[in-house]
Amino acid sequence: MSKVQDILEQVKKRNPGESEFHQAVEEVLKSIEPVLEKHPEFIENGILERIVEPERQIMFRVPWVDDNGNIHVNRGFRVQFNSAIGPYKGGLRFHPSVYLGIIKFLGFEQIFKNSLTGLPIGGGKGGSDFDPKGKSDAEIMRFCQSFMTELYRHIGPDVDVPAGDIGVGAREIGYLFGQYRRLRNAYEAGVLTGKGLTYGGSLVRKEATGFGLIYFVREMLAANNESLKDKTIVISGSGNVATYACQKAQEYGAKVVAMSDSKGYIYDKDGIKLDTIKQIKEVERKRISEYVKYHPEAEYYEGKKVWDVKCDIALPCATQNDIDVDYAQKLIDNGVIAVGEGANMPCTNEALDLFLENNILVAPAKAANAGGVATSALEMAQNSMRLSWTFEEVNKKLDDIMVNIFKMSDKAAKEYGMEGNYIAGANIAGFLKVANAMMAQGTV
Ligand SMILES: NC(=O)C1=CN([C@@H]2O[C@H](COP(=O)(O)OP(=O)(O)OC[C@H]3O[C@@H](n4cnc5c(N)ncnc54)[C@H](OP(=O)(O)O)[C@@H]3O)[C@@H](O)[C@H]2O)C=CC1
Ligand SMILES: O=C(O)CCC(=O)C(=O)O
Repeated sequence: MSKVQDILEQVKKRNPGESEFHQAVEEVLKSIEPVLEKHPEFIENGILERIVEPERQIMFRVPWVDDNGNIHVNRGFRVQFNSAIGPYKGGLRFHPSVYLGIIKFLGFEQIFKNSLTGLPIGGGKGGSDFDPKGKSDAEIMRFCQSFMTELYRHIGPDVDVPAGDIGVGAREIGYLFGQYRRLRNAYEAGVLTGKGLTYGGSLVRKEATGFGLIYFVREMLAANNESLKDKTIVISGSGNVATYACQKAQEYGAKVVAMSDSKGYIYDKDGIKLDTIKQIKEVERKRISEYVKYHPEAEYYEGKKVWDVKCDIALPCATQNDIDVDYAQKLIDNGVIAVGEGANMPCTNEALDLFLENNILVAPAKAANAGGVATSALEMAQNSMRLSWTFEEVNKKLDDIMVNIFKMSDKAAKEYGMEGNYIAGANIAGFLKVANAMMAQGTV
């Protein structure tokens, strides 16, 4: 049995029932096999055994009271995966599907993503099985306060810096920050990112993941003599990442014809009117089906996935395992040329293999959605300096970071004989930096 196979078996045995975590580990380990052949010292120094085991996993009770006085108990998580190159960094997800395996897959991916940004941030992730949908602002606040009442003792600007993810946006970060500040009796702005602009937030953080995705896709297309101009795009999701990916893609002259939420998708053959999406999702917090009330010429498909729609470029920006092998085949049959992963692990490993076999360009999540966490690190830098950069300054830094991530992924793929396979390239480049740092720091 190869070393990688051996480690995968161990991971499955030690983390039973955590299929998303197994999937994420398998994807990374398989693509770094050529690196291990060239660098047996990584195996000799137990880098693989250590990198798949979180440094610390915290699980806690989150009791809260709803508006009718009923008591609820949710489960909170923070997985501090790897701090070899910087403090743990990664978002918080509030969604009923959250369990330890989801947080572990996200924390594991975050190690390599954060490494690719070139900034000094380690990997971590957290969240809760709390469902923010349908809750009042006061309920959200009480939940966030209870969550932070335990979490605060485990985090800090040089220890672990959470941010948003699914179900956690500016409102939740605000409540979490308020409670942290109160418990610590100190203004440690750099303890959370994605903050509001009046209390230490960075311009462009809101837009960063979506914008960064499009910058990466732009680079990938250019390297393959293509561009975004006049391309038809389909996006899954209509949250933070999806919205700003749509905005930037439209700015580059692409036509986005479909977007979705967990209930269904809308198709607007003339192109999605993004102001309407923002109004429905950011202001009213309603379902995407509302779109057709504003634009009766558009169509709504309940219970269906956007991947039924013909497109040149597919941008999965909702959640994990959104594109399985059947949807991948459908996209290929419909003439897709590129897939840009805005969400974390939105394609199954079989779907990714099928895309590569068919020469479809794939911008892998760890690289393509790294603009969010990179801008979080820029927010931390501004907090440390007690300065704020302009929108243009942050946006330029974000663009430069995404160009660099593309170059690193491209170069690593070429160096290891897998030209055009940016999935392997990103995994290899992300892994090498962390593995070398772990080697230099001894067995810890
Ligand atoms: N925010 C960020 O900066 C970053 C986010 N990501 C990743 O991007 C993805 C989207 O995150 P973000 O935009 O922040 O989250 P949001 O909560 O803002 O939006 C999530 C979107 O995805 C849909 N969605 C969520 N879960 C499901 C599900 N189980 N099935 C179908 N649709 C679903 C939601 O629909 P509905 O409202 O109906 O649930 C919503 O449209 C996630 O994978 C996240 O990990 C990656 C890097 C950074
Ligand atoms: O901004 C951050 O710290 C985290 C973003 C995130 O959760 C992610 O990259 O998946």
